[in-house]
Amino acid sequence: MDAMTAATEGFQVPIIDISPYIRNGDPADRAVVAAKVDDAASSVGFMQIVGHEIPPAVIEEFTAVMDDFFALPLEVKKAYRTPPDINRGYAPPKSESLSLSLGVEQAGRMNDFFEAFNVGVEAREYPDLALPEDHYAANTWPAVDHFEAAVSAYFVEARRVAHTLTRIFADALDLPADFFEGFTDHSLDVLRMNNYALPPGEIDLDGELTGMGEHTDYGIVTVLWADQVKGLQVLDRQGRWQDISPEDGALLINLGDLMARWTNERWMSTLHRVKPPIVDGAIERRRSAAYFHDGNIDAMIATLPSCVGAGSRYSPITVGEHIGAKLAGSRAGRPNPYAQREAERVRHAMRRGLGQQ
Ligand SMILES: O=C(O)CCC(=O)C(=O)O
Ligand SMILES: [Fe+2]
Repeated sequence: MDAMTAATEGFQVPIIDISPYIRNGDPADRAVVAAKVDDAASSVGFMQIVGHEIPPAVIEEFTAVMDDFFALPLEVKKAYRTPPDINRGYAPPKSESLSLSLGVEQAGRMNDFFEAFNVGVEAREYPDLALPEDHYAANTWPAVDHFEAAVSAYFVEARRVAHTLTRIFADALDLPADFFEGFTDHSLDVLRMNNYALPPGEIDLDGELTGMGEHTDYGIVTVLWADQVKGLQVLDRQGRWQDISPEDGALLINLGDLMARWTNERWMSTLHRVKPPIVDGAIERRRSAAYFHDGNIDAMIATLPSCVGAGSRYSPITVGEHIGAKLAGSRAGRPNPYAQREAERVRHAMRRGLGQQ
């Protein structure tokens, strides 16, 4: 067996049909889904779901307007930038460094070449709650035909899928069916559209420049639409980077740090990164859109009593504190001092010489 085969053998991202939950199906069928999710969450931390019932036309229109936006000249896109502490609007290539969200020191500068456009839940959606305007900032919409309508339509669908997933999680963890609702009824959700491309002549990759640096996602769960161009890699339990891409019609799902905290790492917030392939000296363009379901800003996340076991690995933290420290790393270049456990996992993989390209 050659090294490549050995590295990928046995690794797979399970495909789970969640339609018994979407259609409020038979309890026995739902129990099968919950068991599969528990299994995937405990082993890989990534899964792919089908049966989510997002209409294909919604996805087609969404990805078409994403393409229209990213095709604009850089200077035009830059008009939609926001300050680093406002997670909205356009982020140009090399303006962020995801590994700083983990506080990993060697990433001392902004070296991720993805460009992104972020939209999220706005304070005005909950007029009775006086939510902070910085976290729940107003969206900025580019002057691209149909952009706001198509992105909003997808946002609504991804949000529905994220809430469905937390119902599955509650069953999988033997919690009351509505357990997560109290933590997510004004959830701080953000949709990040990612484009991995550099203009011709700008692919002098100096070893540090990467598509998107290694990171764990910050919140509860991420619903990730991605095209099938290679590039996304996840760190497996043996510390090896594994290539993944979604099957036709499937969405990738991965757990964020808050779920690892709640479950005391029974479920993993799996490290992942993006290394787009270079074909004939040019980067093959790749697109993705991550819907981050992060929980209510004021929710306190403490280890679930059923998961404490020999002791909790994490102190309680509010969603606002946790997400704030992560964004200060990725968007403002201030290494996050609170992600010791995740950062240690990256260093461990690198020490073993397994940061294979
Ligand atoms: O581009 C991808 O497939 C992954 C994106 C991602 O990990 C993120 O936006 O957090
Ligand atoms: Fe991610």
